[in-house]
Amino acid sequence: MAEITTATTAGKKKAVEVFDSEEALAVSLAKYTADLSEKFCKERGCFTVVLSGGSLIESLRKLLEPPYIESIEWSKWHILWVDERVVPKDHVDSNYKLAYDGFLAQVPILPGNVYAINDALSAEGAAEDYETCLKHLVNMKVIEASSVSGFPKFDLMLLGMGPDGHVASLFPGHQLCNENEKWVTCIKDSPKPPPERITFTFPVINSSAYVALVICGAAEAVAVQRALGKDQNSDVLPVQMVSPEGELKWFLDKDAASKL
Ligand SMILES: O=C(O)[C@H](O)[C@@H](O)[C@H](O)[C@H](O)COP(=O)(O)O
Repeated sequence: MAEITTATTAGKKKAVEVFDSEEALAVSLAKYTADLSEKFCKERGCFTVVLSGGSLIESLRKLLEPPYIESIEWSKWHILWVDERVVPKDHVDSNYKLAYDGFLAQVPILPGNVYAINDALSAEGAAEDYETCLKHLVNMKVIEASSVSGFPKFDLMLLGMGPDGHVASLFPGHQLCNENEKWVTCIKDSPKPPPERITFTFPVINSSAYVALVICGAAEAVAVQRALGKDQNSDVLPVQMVSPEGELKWFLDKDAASKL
């Protein structure tokens, strides 16, 4: 049985759900994603989904099975990445390759609706190019624009978190955590290899309609405790800066929640 707590702080909804196993988490994450797909496909005629790298992709596997594989309107999905490593698309470190091999190749999402970074460019060039791509999609109304912030408002952002509390490629103590103008930026000294990446900035992450933070494993337990427990540490972790305009839901397995 999953344990659920919900809270509304400053008009913002936050839910935390703890699952007995990663398997149970994956079942719930599939239903959550499928329900949002139905809602947004009905309301907007499309569904913008932002992926991370890491273990998240594996946790999406239940979407590849019945009933979702048949019921989801895959042709209305648009896939983007919250962060990407500046490597060729067929490189073992590529988040595109990870998502393609583990998920995208098995669903009928239109190839033209999958927005990978341009891997022929430098980190700066790729970040600028991806921001231009987002601007085009906002103009086409594929991505909504937030009436509150003016930043792009994605329907669903699926985030992982590293043991140090990083999300996307926004690492603890890094100046990029404070970027508040750019939509997409680059990092050349990522503490997690590979060093060169592009990443969405916090204003974009926090303009989202729905954000799921998907976290499994004991290695993440301390950062989860810092973010959700009674920790008084004054250094704010990147994961604590996730505070979307819409709803935030934490999906934790019991190992990740073991210090709560
Ligand atoms: O490209 C990346 O490195 C990711 O997008 C990153 O933000 C990831 O989501 C976390 O590091 C969690 O990774 P794990 O789920 O593998 O712990």
